[in-house]
Formats: sequence, C-alpha cells, structure tokens
Amino acid sequence: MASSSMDQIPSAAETLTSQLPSDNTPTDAVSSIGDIPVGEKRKRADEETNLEWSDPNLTPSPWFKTSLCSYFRREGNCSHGTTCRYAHGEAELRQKPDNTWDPTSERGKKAKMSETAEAEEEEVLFTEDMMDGEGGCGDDLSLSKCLLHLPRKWLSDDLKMFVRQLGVEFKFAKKRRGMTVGFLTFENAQQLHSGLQTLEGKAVCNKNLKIADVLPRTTDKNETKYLVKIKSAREAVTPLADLSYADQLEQKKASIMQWLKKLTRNARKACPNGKSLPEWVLQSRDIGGLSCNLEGIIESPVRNGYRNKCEFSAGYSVEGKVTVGFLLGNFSAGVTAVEEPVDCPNISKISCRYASIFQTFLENSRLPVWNKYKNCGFWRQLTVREGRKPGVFSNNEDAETSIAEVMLIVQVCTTGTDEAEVATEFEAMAKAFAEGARASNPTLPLTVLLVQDHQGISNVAAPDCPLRLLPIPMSDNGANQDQPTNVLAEARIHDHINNLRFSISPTAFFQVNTGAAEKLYSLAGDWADLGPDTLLFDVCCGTGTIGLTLAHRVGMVIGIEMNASAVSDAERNAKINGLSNCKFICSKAEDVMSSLLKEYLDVSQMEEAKPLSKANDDPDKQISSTEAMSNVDDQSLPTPNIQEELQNNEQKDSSSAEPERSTKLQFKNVVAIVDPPRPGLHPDVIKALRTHPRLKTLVYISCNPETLVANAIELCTPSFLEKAEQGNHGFRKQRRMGTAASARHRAKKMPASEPFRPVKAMAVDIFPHTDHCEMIMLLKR
Ligand SMILES: C[S@@+](CC[C@H](N)C(=O)[O-])C[C@H]1O[C@@H](n2cnc3c(N)ncnc32)[C@H](O)[C@@H]1O
Repeated sequence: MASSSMDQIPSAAETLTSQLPSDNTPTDAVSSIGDIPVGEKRKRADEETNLEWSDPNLTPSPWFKTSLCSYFRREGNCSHGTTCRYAHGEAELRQKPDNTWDPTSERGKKAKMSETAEAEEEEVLFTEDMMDGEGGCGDDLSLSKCLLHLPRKWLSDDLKMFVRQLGVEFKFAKKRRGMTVGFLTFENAQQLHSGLQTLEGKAVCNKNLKIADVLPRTTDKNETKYLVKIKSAREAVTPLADLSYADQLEQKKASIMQWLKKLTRNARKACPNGKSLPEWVLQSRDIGGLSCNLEGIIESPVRNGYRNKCEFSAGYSVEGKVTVGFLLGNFSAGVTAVEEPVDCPNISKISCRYASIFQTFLENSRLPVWNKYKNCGFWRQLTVREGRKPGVFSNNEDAETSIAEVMLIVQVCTTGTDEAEVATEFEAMAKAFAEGARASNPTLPLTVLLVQDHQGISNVAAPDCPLRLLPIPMSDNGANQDQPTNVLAEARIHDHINNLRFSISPTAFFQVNTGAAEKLYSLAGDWADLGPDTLLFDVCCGTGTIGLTLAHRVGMVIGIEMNASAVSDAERNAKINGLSNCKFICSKAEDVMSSLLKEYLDVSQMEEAKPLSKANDDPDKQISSTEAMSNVDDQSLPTPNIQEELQNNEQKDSSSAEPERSTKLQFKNVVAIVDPPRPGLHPDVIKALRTHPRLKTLVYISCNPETLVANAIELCTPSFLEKAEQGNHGFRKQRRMGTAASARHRAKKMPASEPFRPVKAMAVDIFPHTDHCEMIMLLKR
C-alpha cells in the first residue's frame, strides 16, 4: 500500500467531527476492537478497560493508550474518565508496539513529515555509478556533486537550463527522468565553490535543492560511506517482520479501516446536491464512520516461506560484489545496492538456495550483470516459481516440504552479445543450476529452466516477451553428464487450490501465497450468493482460480482475462479438473464487459436455465447437468502432456466436448467477482457493471485498497439527475487528481443507475511480514 496515499487519510477524529455517534464510542475504539460486533463492542471494551486500568498487577495491552480518544478531543472530556483505554491528550499518548505514533497525533504527524524528508534526502547510494565515464571526471570525484530533490520529470537538458539560468558554470550535467537525483561536474575548484554557493537550498518546485558528495563504491565494508541509514534486505522486503504476527494483523486491520472511512467520506462528497445521502453513508455513523462492517482479518495459514514466486535482481552489493537478491531501496532515488535474501521470512529456503547458486555462477561468468544506470549488461533477474503438492499445509515446515516443482526464469539482455558466447553461458548456467540442485540437502526440485530476453529499461517484461526453454542436464554419476532430461518438458508448473490442479505458464499470474488465496476464494464464494441458477463473471480471472474453484457452486462461469497464456491455462485447468461449465474470454475486460453482460443477460434471446435441483444435492452432478460451455477445443491442445493430464483425471466429464448451444441459458442470479491488478478496474468496466440492472451482487477483491475505494466510490454513489456530461474534457486535470478525487469526478458522469452499497468487508493476510494486505468487499443493490 502506498504510504503517500495513506497520507491523504484525515484523522479518525476529523472523520467523525460531523458524525457524532449516538453513544460516545471513541472512533479509535472501533479499530482496536476489530472483530467484535458493533453492539457488543463498547461493553467488551469497557470490561477490558476497567480491568487494565484498575488492577495494577495486570499488564496493559501493548495498544493501551496508543490512540487518541476522539471523544475527548472533540468534547474536552470523556465519560470513561481516567479508565479510558484511549489517550486523553498528547501527554497521555504512548507509542504503538511497532514504535509508531497515532498518525492523528502531533508526534505522528511530525514523524511522518521527517520520515518523508529523510527518505528523500537519504536514499542515495553509489552515485559514482551514475557518473561513471560520462562526467569526464575519471577517478577524481571531488569536482562532481549530486543534486537532490530535483523534479522527477526533468531530463539533463532541464537541469542544464536551470543551472545556467542561475549563472552557474559547469562542465557536465546529468539527470535521468524518474529520478530525484542529478549530477554536476565542474571544471575546477573555483567553479565548484561558487556553483555550490549559488545552488545550495535553491527552491525547485516546492522543494529545496540539497547538494551531496558523489559516493564511490568501495570493496571495503568499513570504508563504505552512505548518505543513508542503509536498509537490510529484510527491512526492505519484510518491513513488519520484527512485529509479532498478532500486531501485524492489528496494523493491517487498522489500515483497512482507514480506507473504509475514506470511502464513506468520498461518497458523502460525491453525492449530488439535492439527493439524500445513501442509507449506508447515514448508517456509517453507528460504526465509527466505516462504510460497512469490517469483519476482521483472516490469517495466513503459513507465515514463513509462503511466497511461491520470487524475483531476485542481479546487481552489486553495498561492497560492490556481484549479488543476487533484493534491491535495498528505490531506484528513482538512486539506490541500486542489492543484498542477498537473508532473513527475509517470506522467502522459502528453496528460493534462497537458487538465488545463491545463481550468484555463485555469476561470480564466474564472463558476461556482466545489468547496470540500471547505463541500461547495459547481460544478466538481469532470476525468477523462482514454486508449485506445491495437493493438500493443506498449515505450518512452515510443511510448506517447505510441499514444494514439488520449481520453474526458474533467468532474465537477460542479449543485445550486442555474441551468440556463441551466449549459448556457452546458458549451457554453463543450466549445468550450475542442475548440479546445485542435486548437491543441496535435501535435493531441490527443478522442473523447468527458461531464459527471457528482455531489452527494456526496467526488469518488468511484457507477457509476450520471448522465452526460451533450456534443457536441464542430468547426471548419471558423471558418466553421461550432459544428456538433457527435459527436452520435451513444457514450460509450466502446477499448484493446487481446493483440491483442483492448476497448470501455470511462466507469465501467468498466480496468487503468491497459495494457502491464503484458498481462504480468500472460499470467502468470496460464501459471500457471493451462489447457486445452480447463478451466472458468475470472474473478471480478471488469471488462470481461472476463482471461477474454477467456485464452478461446482454455480450454473456457469465466464472468466475474462487479457493475458493470452493465462487464458489458455484457465481453459486447460477447466479440462484437467473436469469442469465443463466454464468459458474464458481472452480480452481486456473494458473491451468486452458491457457486451458480455448484454449477450448473457438479454432475456429475449435466451432459454430459461433448467432448474438444477439435483445439482443442488450433488455438486458434481450439477456440472454435468449444465450445458457444456467450455470453449476449449481438444484439437488445439498441443502437447502430449496435457492429454496425459486429462487421461489421468478421474473427474473427466464426457460432456465437456459438447459444442456451445446457440441459445444462451437464462440465469436467475448474476454475480460478478472482480480481482483486478493494482490500478483497479477500468472506468468502462465499472460503468458496465454499475449500469446493468440485473447484476445485483458484486464481490470486489483487491491487493490495493486505494483503488478498491476509488472504484467503490463510482459504484456506490447515487447518479446525478441531470443528463450525464459528455466528452472527456478535464481528463488532463483528472490525471493530476488523487485516485479518490478522480473517482468522484467520474461518478458525476455515471449514467442514471441504481448504486451498489457496501455490505461488508474483510482483510485477508496474503502477505505476512509486509505491509500489503488483500481486501475483499461485498457490494449489493
Ligand atoms: C490480481 S490478478 C488476479 C488473477 C486471478 N483472479 C487470481 O486470483 O489468480 C489480476 C489479473 O488481471 C489481469 N488483467 C490486468 N488488466 C486486465 C484487463 N484490463 N482486463 C482483463 N484482465 C486484466 C492480469 O493479467 C491478471 O491475471
């Protein structure tokens, strides 16, 4: 979750200033009690409070007095007096267990401000790399300086113009778009001296310029100088790892509550003049400003080593050593140091081991690792994807032993490299992985090895970026070492959710924590009001996980997904699990959502769905009693493996090969479960969902509460009475607005339609030890 977005959240007290609860429940009591139903909340809280306060032998909760009492703040007193568990004023306030302060307090605000400032000015590392060879400074860095706090959008020319306008003479200037740091090299000491005097502290776009030395990389750790308090990989990747798991959950729940309050505030603002506020906004007063009840947070069944996909960068450590691991900070602020994934509790031992094998190989490779500043080099990234055996794994040891398959994807940039040399290096690398896997104790699984040739500036490659399968050399005690074993292997691995087998291709999305995802999907199904007469739209379906795990509970599933390999995985997954009532559409949801709703819900062209009463009794029968809907064409299955997979599948349903019927079935109940990527749903998808009157239930799953809230503003705000505004003017302005503000702006253009209302929400901890969290919300109308 972007902290910048959290900054926009007004304090809990502000939220309630105009919404006095009828009882005198302090706002923050809600966030601290979480799961307790609202009616009981105060009573339970009172009991605990009195215990904590009146018995000197009891250790108070670590959260005691860590939040300000909003009632006290507003009214100047509180009926709980000295026994209140919330702080009556700044003086009483205690630090939270994670060493942070209530963000609405003076200390919280101050800490936030200095944190931001610190982050900006401190995160510069190895700036020598950026100058290298281009500043004409050779080994002498004394005539070069870093300029911090520059506007991200500036290029070298903007920097030169700015400096010249101030009358500063220099030899060389460099600035890359997207970074806040730039460089100046001067001709001589005198030029440097007068330049610095002019530039230091100069205002640039609301910031003051700061000047720092260009830091050389050094191989001696004791000699290494930083402008930063350097983070470890553990701090960078798993910032909550030092908190107890209970405190992590508490922190995430509190954060989701803030988002729920934000939704209420924005819906209130977006409500058209002259229209009464929706009932749910009025009722939010009774639940501390939340837009709906937050039913709690679901724990991850596995907390350590849960990630089934890890992306390790190839780069240089703080000491300048070739390293495979995690970047220690933000590249845009100049951080390029990479540290081994040591002590990152979310990474499995298997993934760490592969990172280490790759690092050892790179230390001896003749080809260089990628240089992010100069956009050159060869070795860029190692992705380790793990596939787990079927079954429920609930502790960390089990999780480790459950890994049955591993796919390695090595990202390189072959530009300008001799083909023969590349081939030799790939062969040596395959050998290194195979030998490393065999030499480990226990032996590591190694199923697929791929290389991805990517030329882009960042390591994020397009899903259609070329992939090449490398043979993995086998060993028969040294006699026949280079005999490849997997020449016929397919580039895919398998995982299991709710006893279904999922075939996953290299670029397809799959939730990184399989056990927690299983809980999330079941919850979505429980909330979605499913039945045999339900048509379920699985929007942004990936490999079909949500739709397929719920297919036995509905009449038909339609999955929509833009990644072509994920769609063919979904089709294949329907087949291998014997599910015939699923159809997958390969397209951007914004291009097809509206027409699909029309196509499947237009009553006049439809035949009524047969009552599936038997299916109700027997979910497996339900599938076969529904018409065959899968659009998988057996002829198109390319390899022997899938045929084998299908033959082995005991559940295989003979009706799955039936052609799709010309008339569409009419379903009484229509439900959409949406699970978009971080930027949320496209406005056209929201409009299509909102304006189709037959869609009554919508379950929104999101890894980014900020965009969930923005989309919910559009889905849940009453329409304006006037004719919707036409045209796209103001789009530029919208792009400069925050996500919530632009959602309010778009809500005004929503064609007249019944709004949804948030019914309930829940957090699901898919990412323990990090500050990310999955959120699920039920919307109905
Ligand atoms: C968060 S993932 C969810 C995938 C799936 N529901 C699951 O849980 O495995 C989001 C998916 O949306 C897909 N996607 C992104 N933008 C899309 C769009 N405009 N239309 C359709 N699918 C999209 C991505 O390829 C990705 O598979």
